Amino acid sequence: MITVEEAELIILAQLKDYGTETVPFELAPGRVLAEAIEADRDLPPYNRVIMDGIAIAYKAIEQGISTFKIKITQAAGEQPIDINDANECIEIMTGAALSASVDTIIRYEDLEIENGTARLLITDIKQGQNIHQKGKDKKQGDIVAAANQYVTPAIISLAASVGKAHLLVKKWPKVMIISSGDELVDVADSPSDYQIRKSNNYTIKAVLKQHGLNADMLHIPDDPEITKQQLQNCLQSYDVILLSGGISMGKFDYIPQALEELQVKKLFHKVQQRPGKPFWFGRHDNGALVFAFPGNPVATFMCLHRYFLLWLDAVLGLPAKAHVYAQLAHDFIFTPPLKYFLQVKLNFTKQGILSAQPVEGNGSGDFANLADTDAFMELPLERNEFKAGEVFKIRLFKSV
Ligand SMILES: Nc1nc2c(c(=O)[nH]1)N[C@H]1C(S)=C(S)[C@@H](COP(=O)(O)OP(=O)(O)OC[C@H]3O[C@@H](n4cnc5c(N)ncnc54)[C@H](O)[C@@H]3O)O[C@H]1N2
Ligand code: MOO
Ligand SMILES: [Mg+2]
Repeated sequence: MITVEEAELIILAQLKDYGTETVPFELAPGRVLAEAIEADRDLPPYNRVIMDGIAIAYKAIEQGISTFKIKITQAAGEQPIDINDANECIEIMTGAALSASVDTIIRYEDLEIENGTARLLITDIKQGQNIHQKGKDKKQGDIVAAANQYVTPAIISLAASVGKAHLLVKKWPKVMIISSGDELVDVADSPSDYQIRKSNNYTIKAVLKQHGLNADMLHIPDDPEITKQQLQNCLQSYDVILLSGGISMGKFDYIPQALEELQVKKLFHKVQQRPGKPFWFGRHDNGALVFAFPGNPVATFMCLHRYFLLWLDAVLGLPAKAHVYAQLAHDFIFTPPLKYFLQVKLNFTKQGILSAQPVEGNGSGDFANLADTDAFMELPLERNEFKAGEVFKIRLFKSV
């Protein structure tokens, strides 16, 4: 059986470019940028006034002038107006472009204005004060947002500012989510005493949606022929198939055999981990990938986050996420020779330490406790005892 790290390497060796598309920039939040955004002109594009007040030439201060005749009032959006004499000033508003004849702004709070004359109430004045210099933030042609990152609201504001009405973004792979099992009924149906409602497939869909990806869903009954037929159809039309259930040792776990009969090469089956030991991963001759997650809800949930989202980030060209570490709040013992993904609830202590409280559950079928869980803590395979205060890597799936 392979280790978690070996499984990760095998999955990350299966990267493919799914192409790019151009979208109106307003529809781009949550997509991944496939191009760098450049400044079409300097930022700011002119010497921008940052306080309402008056604009003067600083040489007037050097000459000892302290009252100024207001030549005109200039609003933001108006063409800059020159003064002709150091005794003059322009009454000017935040956001206005400064003319070359003035270089210093005095705020209204530091002035007394009467009969068209502004008198200074302060003496400490610095040349260039209250001006956001042209090109101070970025020069024309500078990159304001690099490729290979999610389009955030901040990036939307930059795109708008530099006139990028359309953005080139990465295409998502086409993903089909498949549930299987005759014990599963639809959400709107009333299950018999021996049935349950489907949930894993909705969880997967919701997680993908959080990452901007809209996936399709399909349910397959426990029938070998139908299983094979449906899988064959999906392998032709989708880049990735995410299955949950039907891959362990049960008599009706038809998925692995059906996949192999359909020329989906098994790249691994079973990983030294809990939950999720029966995880199956393979690739069809045509390049379609199959992540077949173990049906127990916590196993599906963990494998989706730990493996599929890692693969998705890599496919989209996103930089690897920095590792996050937390301190175990209680002693914990786990003896099987498997890497344990411990469900934990996180909180910051008064000392600013991220503390991880194990969430006591009833195994990987207990999805009720997932709602109380913030992250999985990865406990090293080679150890059995984990002490309170020790620090281990965690994978967040909720923000804290
Ligand atoms: N003899 C052995 N039996 C099992 C082993 C083993 O090593 N030897 N491994 C166990 C582990 S660990 C897991 S995890 C499960 C994986 O089973 P399958 O992937 O075959 O999944 P199913 O048998 O179809 O279902 C398992 C469990 O999950 C529920 N399930 C499935 N799909 C959904 C869904 N879409 N929504 C909600 N719940 C779902 C299903 O009803 C079962 O209760 O195998 C163990 N057995
Ligand atoms: O993978 Mo199973 O989830 O250990 O129950
Ligand atoms: Mg099974």
